[in-house]
Amino acid sequence: MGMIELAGLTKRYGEKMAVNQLTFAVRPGIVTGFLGPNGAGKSTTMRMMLGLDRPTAGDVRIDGQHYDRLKDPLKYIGALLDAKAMHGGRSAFNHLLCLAQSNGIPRKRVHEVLDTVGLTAVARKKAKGFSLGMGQRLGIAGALLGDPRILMFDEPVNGLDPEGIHWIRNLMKSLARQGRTVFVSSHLMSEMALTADHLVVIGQGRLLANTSMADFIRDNSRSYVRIRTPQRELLLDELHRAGITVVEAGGGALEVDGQRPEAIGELAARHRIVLHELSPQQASLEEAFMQLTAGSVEYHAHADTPPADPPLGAAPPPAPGAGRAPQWGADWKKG
Ligand SMILES: Nc1ncnc2c1ncn2[C@@H]1O[C@H](COP(=O)(O)OP(=O)(O)OP(=O)(O)O)[C@@H](O)[C@H]1O
Repeated sequence: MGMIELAGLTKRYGEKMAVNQLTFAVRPGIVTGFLGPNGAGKSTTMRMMLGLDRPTAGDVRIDGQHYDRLKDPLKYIGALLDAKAMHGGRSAFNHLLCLAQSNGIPRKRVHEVLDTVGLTAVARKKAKGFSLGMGQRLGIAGALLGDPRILMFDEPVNGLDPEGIHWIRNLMKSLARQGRTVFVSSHLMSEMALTADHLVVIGQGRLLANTSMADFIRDNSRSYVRIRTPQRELLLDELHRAGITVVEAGGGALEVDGQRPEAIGELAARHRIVLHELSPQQASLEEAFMQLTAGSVEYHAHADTPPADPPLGAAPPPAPGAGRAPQWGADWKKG
């Protein structure tokens, strides 16, 4: 129960392939993150999943059925797409009551969801006066109203303060723990890393990755040691003699995988080699995501920057070869 299956899902707007042959499944009991840069096609995919947009080709099935064939769709899927659409002249309570009444949901459920999202105290206030965070909570209350097996959230943390973000994260996790299917989109890897158990990545409408979060982290959180020394040749010789593989990392720095900084420092000391830097480093997941989607970002901040370059301030790109684990997603990069 609560399985979503996309098969060859495609949406074309004129010449633009907004969604291109997406095939993947979203399973119950976990949070599945739907990650992609702006314009990747996340919202379009979600709208098709909810039967709000008609696919050009392919289809989406929910427990084997098309959305428009579902009986009581609100009890099957709850979605938060565009929170701003919720704001209106009605009170939060009346907004939810209308939604409940037109879907055969009992009035007491309105009180329950208002309580869940923490809006009970302002339930009689007009929703158009709500802050972004309150509007988001009201949208989520609407999604929860039918007590659905499946929940879908499109960029739910956008524009929220840290407390609101924390609250939404915990809510999604607890919904998944209850056995529900939770599908949430974001353009931030860091956000997904904190929330999602499984990761589906798209770029320019195409599937770039479909992997567990644990595998993604394991494959991408490479740790290494960065070294700077004025006695570069000497150190390279000694590392080589000790059977330690070293990579030139640009800017005069050297990088070593699979060694503790202590070992390198002691080796240098034994040979009286001066070190100017000896620092443990951790490759960021954000970096891995940017590499994965580099070929598919629509608008680059600097058109003259080669797409595979990390932004200023990011760690330098890994040097080719040198016994390093292959960068995750390298195969997916588009030419
Ligand atoms: N109704 C439409 N008509 C024409 N093009 C559209 C339409 N809707 C979306 N697109 C285009 O399809 C592509 C995917 O858009 P979509 O909104 O699904 O991306 P997204 O991943 O949700 O991005 P964002 O995070 O910026 O919302 C974009 O290039 C967008 O301009």
